[in-house]
Amino acid sequence: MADQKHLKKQREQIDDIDNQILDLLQQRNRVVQEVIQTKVEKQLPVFVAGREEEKTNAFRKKAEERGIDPNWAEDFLRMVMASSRAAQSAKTFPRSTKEPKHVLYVGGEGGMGALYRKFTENSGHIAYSIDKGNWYQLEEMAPKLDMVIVTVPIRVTEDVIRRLSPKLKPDTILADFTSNKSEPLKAMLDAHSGPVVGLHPMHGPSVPNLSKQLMVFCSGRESEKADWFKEQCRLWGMRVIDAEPEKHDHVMNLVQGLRHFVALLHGSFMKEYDLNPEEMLEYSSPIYRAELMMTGRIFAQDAELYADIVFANKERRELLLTFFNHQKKLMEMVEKDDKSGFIKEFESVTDFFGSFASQALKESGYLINRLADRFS
Ligand SMILES: O=C(O)C(=O)C[C@]1(C(=O)O)C=C[C@@H](O)C=C1
Repeated sequence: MADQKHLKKQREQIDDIDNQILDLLQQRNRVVQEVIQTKVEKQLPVFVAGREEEKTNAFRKKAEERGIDPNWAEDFLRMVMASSRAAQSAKTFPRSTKEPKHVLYVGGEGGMGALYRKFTENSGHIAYSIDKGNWYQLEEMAPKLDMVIVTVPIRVTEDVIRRLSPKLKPDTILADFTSNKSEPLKAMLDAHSGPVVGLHPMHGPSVPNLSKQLMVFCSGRESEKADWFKEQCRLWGMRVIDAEPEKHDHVMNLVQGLRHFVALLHGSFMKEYDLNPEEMLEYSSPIYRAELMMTGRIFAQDAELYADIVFANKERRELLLTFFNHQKKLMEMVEKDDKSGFIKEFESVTDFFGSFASQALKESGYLINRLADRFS
């Protein structure tokens, strides 16, 4: 009984300390609100990588001095800073230009269009939206437009570009958000005589905000005219990388085409095997759970969207066929019970991956531990 009483007291002390942590976080949030005001006034970005790294290193050191695990302390601080960036992304944003820009999102009611329209407006620019239902308003909007961003499904992107472009002023910047770049860029250059850039926001429409997200930027023609948009992306907290369209597409064929198809293969085979995911979860180790979630998340989304991505172009389909041919070679090992062949292939991939393999082990370990802690 005395022990119980003792524990009760200790727990009260812990509750008290936890409440103090919350009070301090609340105090921090108030300062963050002031920071965003300063950033809007001074046109400074939401995400400042250098400052976050400096803070993290110092925090790790201070944690260690206090006998607190520095890895845990880093996680904690990073979560606090992510929440700070989310708070700074909730309403007003700094704007990259003195005067507001007029930006039209074609497909502005879709997921990505609606998301970027919101951020554009929250930065004090003027955003317009055109979809199937109000195409007729384009002519009225066109004389005002500084930039037009086409964000429609891949399979209609080029048609929309051709239909839209004759209505634009020659100095309007024409851009697209499609996940492959060479073909839309070519269509835009053919259809529009003014500035052209190809963009690829490397995230889906459900992200809570844009900080730390990646925007790929491919120059088409007079792309320096879109520098203000690049800067605006940075102010939203994004990382912007310049890319060659062909190189981008070559990588994307593997990242998007193959990766999504393999997810379909995994899901479809589970169905064939008639083992439902809930049953599997019961027996899943954290790593298998993580893999299952990566497959499962695809099927929470739109089949048409994925079909568009996987079958985006001939190169992607050819890559998939090459992949299946490659699989046949590996299948032979299975048929012939060729264990040494498996080991040989495995080791050659290990050599190919080099030091990346140990980085992958470290990063995936982190992910799996977090997932296990939170959901198992
Ligand atoms: O120092 C800033 O610029 C902030 O906005 C604050 C803060 C933080 O919460 O500590 C948040 C976002 C930045 O990436 C860096 C640090």
